[in-house]
Amino acid sequence: MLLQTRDLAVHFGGVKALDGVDLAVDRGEVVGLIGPNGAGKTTFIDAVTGFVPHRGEVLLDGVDIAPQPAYRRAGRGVIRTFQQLELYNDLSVMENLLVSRRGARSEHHERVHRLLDRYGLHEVKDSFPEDLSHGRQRLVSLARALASDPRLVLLDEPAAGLDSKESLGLADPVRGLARDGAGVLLIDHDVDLVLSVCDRVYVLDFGKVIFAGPAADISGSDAVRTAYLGVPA
Ligand SMILES: Nc1ncnc2c1ncn2[C@@H]1O[C@H](COP(=O)(O)OP(=O)(O)OP(=O)(O)O)[C@@H](O)[C@H]1O
Repeated sequence: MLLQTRDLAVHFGGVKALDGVDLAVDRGEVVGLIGPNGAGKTTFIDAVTGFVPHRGEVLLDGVDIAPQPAYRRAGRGVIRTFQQLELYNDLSVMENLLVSRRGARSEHHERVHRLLDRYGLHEVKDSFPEDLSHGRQRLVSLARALASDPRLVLLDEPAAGLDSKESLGLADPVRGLARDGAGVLLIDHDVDLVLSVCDRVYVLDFGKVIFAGPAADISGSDAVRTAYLGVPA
């Protein structure tokens, strides 16, 4: 298994943002993580990437990386995106992709050009992010995450701010990450996107996993319905 967390826990004072989370993502797989506001989804990404102190194990290919700081985890190919677009606005689209190198320079250049082609960004490679539509900026952000040749990609609301058509346009690029051999964890409030892209889904509520299984089974879960609607089915 590429990623496996065991009993992962994060407390902020008295708030149990994560409370004993066991979650797994294999390579070539897109796994969804959904849940109501404040359920702990972003905190999960923060913990796996080393952005927040936590308890429990974070196994990457069986090795516990929990003792390692964020930069070492990134160096092992654990890459995240942020809810806010963290693009470098003074760099062109191509430069944004070139700066996230992991590995040999020539391979990286080839990879960046492949990504520009694949995501229809070649024609804007010399533009600055601010001059692009929000949808295109999201693609640049995804492509930049890919450019570093990640083993595990953690996507935090890549469809935020997109309309439903643009949002479903992310489905292919996200699946492309998995086809390239990475493991992908996708957080998004667009449940249609998550269910259409993901092989398996976890649902968090108050820091605990309340559902884990195939996306198709989610609509039958009373626990999920109660978490989202606040009332028993
Ligand atoms: N730095 C922090 N300090 C204190 N409490 C925090 C901090 N970050 C998150 N929390 C709390 O931890 C819980 C989980 O928050 P988190 O942002 O992980 O939820 P989320 O599922 O990503 O929510 P959303 O869907 O709204 O982005 C919430 O109760 C939140 O208020």
